[in-house]
Amino acid sequence: MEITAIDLSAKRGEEVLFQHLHFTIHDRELLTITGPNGIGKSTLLRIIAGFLPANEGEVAAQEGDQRFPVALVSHYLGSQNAMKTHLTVLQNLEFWSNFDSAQLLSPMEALDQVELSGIEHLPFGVLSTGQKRRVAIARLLLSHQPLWLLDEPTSGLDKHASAIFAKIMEEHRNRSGMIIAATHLPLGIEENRHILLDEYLPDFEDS
Ligand SMILES: Nc1ncnc2c1ncn2[C@@H]1O[C@H](COP(=O)(O)OP(=O)(O)OP(=O)(O)O)[C@@H](O)[C@H]1O
Repeated sequence: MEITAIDLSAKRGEEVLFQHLHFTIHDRELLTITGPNGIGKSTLLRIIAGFLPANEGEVAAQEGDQRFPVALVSHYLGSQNAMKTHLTVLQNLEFWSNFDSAQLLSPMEALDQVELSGIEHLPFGVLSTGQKRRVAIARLLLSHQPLWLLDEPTSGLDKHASAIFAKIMEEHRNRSGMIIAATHLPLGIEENRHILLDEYLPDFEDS
């Protein structure tokens, strides 16, 4: 499988954030996106995920001759953790596990992977910032999707948790997985491609 973006451009309101962005990634590859605050990294991830329309251009997944929306083959980990605060950790993960029929790990197995076994009966809302992020990462392991779209995935993680997550990302790549991550911090695994979003600012006459 590959993910291809052709001549992508994004607008927020009347402002063009970036334009003429092209990339392709293949199985087992990590693409990182960097750039200063507000340049459009989260916007780009949301366009790739299909949550926002591109201003111009297109992005799609491709397998052989078939092209299809990225949403069908991806997990999206946004800046928010996508968990209900009043439900327990286990109830939240069970919800997500039922949401997608293709099973990879059970909620308890996924929690074990992020070294959080034992807190499954706590309401999500009482967890520390780093624990919340680890539960959100556990969600990625409930079902296999070829592409992980990650927005600042290590935000709030300490050194040990970041190392656990690096191992989880490597295992995903070993299952032929792909990763596109917006990040200010090194992810601790080798990247294959890198987009510096500053290089795609609009030309003055186009803005
Ligand atoms: N819903 C929205 N409506 C209008 N403008 C928005 C909206 N969401 C974001 N923006 C603007 O779009 C621009 C890009 O935001 P985005 O969140 O994509 O940046 P970013 O590169 O991810 O920033 P950061 O590094 O701070 O997370 C910013 O100027 C932001 O204020």
